[in-house]
Amino acid sequence: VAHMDVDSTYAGPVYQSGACTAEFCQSLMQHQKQEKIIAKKYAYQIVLDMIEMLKGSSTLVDIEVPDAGEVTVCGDVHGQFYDLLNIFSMNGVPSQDNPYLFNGDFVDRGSFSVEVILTLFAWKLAFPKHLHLARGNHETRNMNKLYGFEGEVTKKYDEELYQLFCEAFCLLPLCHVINNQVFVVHGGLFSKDDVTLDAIRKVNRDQEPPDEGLMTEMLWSDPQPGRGRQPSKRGVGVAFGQDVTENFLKTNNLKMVIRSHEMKEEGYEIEHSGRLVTVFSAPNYCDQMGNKGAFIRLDGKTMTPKYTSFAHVPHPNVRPMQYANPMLGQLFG
Ligand SMILES: O=C(O)c1nn[nH]c1-c1ccccc1
Ligand SMILES: [Mn+2]
Ligand SMILES: [Mn+2]
Repeated sequence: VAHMDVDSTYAGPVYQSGACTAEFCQSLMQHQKQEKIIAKKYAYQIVLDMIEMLKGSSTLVDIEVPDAGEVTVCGDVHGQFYDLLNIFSMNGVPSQDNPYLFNGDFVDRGSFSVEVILTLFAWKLAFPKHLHLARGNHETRNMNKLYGFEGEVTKKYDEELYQLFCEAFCLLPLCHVINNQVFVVHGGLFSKDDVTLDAIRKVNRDQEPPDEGLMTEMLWSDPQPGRGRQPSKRGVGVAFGQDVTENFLKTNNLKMVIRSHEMKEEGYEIEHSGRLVTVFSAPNYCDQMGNKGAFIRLDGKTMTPKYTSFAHVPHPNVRPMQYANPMLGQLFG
């Protein structure tokens, strides 16, 4: 990266490796909002710095929210950069006093995935302990090839930067526990009973998700009404009932599961008699579903969830899946 030059006419934000600030993040968001991209050198540096930071992370990350504090949990963003800016305008930008957890599926589908992921990485570099990121099933090579992120990075920057994003995605945590009470994961729970947090901590996350096992189930599973388990309609992961949620919570002395991975009309849905909540933060998904997005604020003292649903905002005229591989688009329609 040292050998990369920045064009003399470049007037955009200047990233200082190892010294990322809220001011840089604000200027990055404003620059990208105008459909401009930051210099390739800085995009590389942000992702390389993210890789170094995530090497020190873990498969399960414990988050502590002080009694007087709150944390905001967001679900799928899917490249909807202008809706992400709207979340920050409604709920404030990340800071030590305003921590966030984004629960996977940052990219793919929406055609501003590069802007979303560089913004989230920059905020995490600015506030490592107050901006938390979990891996979704769309932070994977297979999905990025099909659903647009690989094409978008390659077009806006280059293939080598995409490979660096893949490295960073493999280092993202797979789940979080907030104040030892709330388990947050992108997909959901397991095909086995009595899975402990320690067993989860031991999972090797630095890989593409295998065909089965705890890692794949955390990224792909879905809750189902009623009890028991069924094979997932997605062909990966498992559909799990309220008894499975209750077994997991009891085994680990937890209060609640928050997960994402499924679109909801109001942006969130309370399931399994309140022991599990789905939160989805991509309103009017794919520019056509008409759904609302939502985020959840949890207070540090009681971990009581407060839900905010929100509508989509206008975005530049670039349709979803603009950068998906056209041949594959015909395959999947
Ligand atoms: O792209 C999505 O809507 C999505 N979000 N999480 N999982 C998916 C998905 C999974 C398999 C096939 C298509 C989409
Ligand atoms: Mn998703
Ligand atoms: Mn998903």
